[in-house]
Amino acid sequence: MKYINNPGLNSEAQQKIGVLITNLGTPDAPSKKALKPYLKEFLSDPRVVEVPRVIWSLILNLVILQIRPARSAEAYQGVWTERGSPLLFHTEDQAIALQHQLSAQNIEVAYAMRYGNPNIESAIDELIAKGVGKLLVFPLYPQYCAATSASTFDAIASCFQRRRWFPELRFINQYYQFDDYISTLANHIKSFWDVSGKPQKLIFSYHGVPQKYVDKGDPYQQQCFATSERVAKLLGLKPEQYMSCFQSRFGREPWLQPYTDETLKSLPKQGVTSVQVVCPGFSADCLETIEEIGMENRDYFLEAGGNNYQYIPALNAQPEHIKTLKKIVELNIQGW
Ligand SMILES: C=CC1=C(C)c2cc3[nH]c(cc4nc(cc5[nH]c(cc1n2)c(C)c5CCC(=O)O)C(CCC(=O)O)=C4C)c(C)c3C=C
Ligand SMILES: [Fe+2]
Ligand SMILES: [Fe+2]
Repeated sequence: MKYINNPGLNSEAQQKIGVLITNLGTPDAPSKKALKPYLKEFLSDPRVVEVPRVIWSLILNLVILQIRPARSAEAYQGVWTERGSPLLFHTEDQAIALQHQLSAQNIEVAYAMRYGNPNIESAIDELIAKGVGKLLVFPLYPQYCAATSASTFDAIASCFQRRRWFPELRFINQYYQFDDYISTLANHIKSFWDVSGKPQKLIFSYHGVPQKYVDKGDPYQQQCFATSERVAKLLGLKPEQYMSCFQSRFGREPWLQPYTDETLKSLPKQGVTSVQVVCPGFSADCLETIEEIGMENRDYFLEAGGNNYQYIPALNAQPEHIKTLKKIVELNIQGW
């Protein structure tokens, strides 16, 4: 085995603390050509699809990657901006704002995507070249899920597996339990109500995962429910005034339920015609919130007889969110 030396490494000088914020990833462009390698990298991750590799490789290459890139490219075209993918520019804005908050403590902040660009390896090189010897990895997933959090851990581990030297490491598994995250969400929803009024029902929608992952011990669903409960309590909502559901189903097996789309299609028949949807599991707006919740599910609800549907945006780079992220960083670098 030949181990790589870190570019720019001077082990005596590696005194700084670095914070690497990460999110899932996004294609480089909203085109079929860019979607194919992005989806291939994402869906080849065994943390994401737990199907025996030989079988999955056949399904992925012969079926999914023949159909999905064109369909997904069309969806991405509907959310693409002058600054590119929303997930990417919101993450960049979060990193800039967090850097601003942490500069006085001589902390370096960088950002990376688990899949696609900017990748984890290059962000780590950048931090090491700036003198970072203590690295806090902060995936912006409030709820732990093996498909996201553990997958990010795998990418970090694989990066250092090939290197002679690596910095001291800490990793934030989840932060749904952090009081300020809950109060920031509740304040954000209250501010939305100040402008738009209260809905008949507040829908907490989280990205789904296959039910079997939770059955095998993934704490994700329990952490999603705990998030909704605490936010609803701060908002003074009664049980009939809110519910939690799961979106973005992929494939044919059962995913966590209730499904967001089916719920929104059925609510008007039950007399619920005014809803607001909030997605606490998404720290930044992205395809899954802007297009799936903001557009596709709105249509389902209105077509089913609903008459008032609003999507409450993610926390993105809002000042209160950045302050919360800063506090989480400070808590996790204690003793460094
Ligand atoms: C927030 C947590 C997320 C979990 C948990 C998660 C699990 C998960 N996702 C897929 C498949 C796809 N997800 C896609 C997009 C996507 N997913 C998340 C977050 C979680 N995914 C985000 C933030 C995004 C948006 C990325 C963006 O560029 O805006 C996609 C790609 C889009 C599409 O083709 O529909 C797929 C595919 C699985 C299979 C899974 C759990 C096992
Ligand atoms: Fe996803
Ligand atoms: Fe989706």
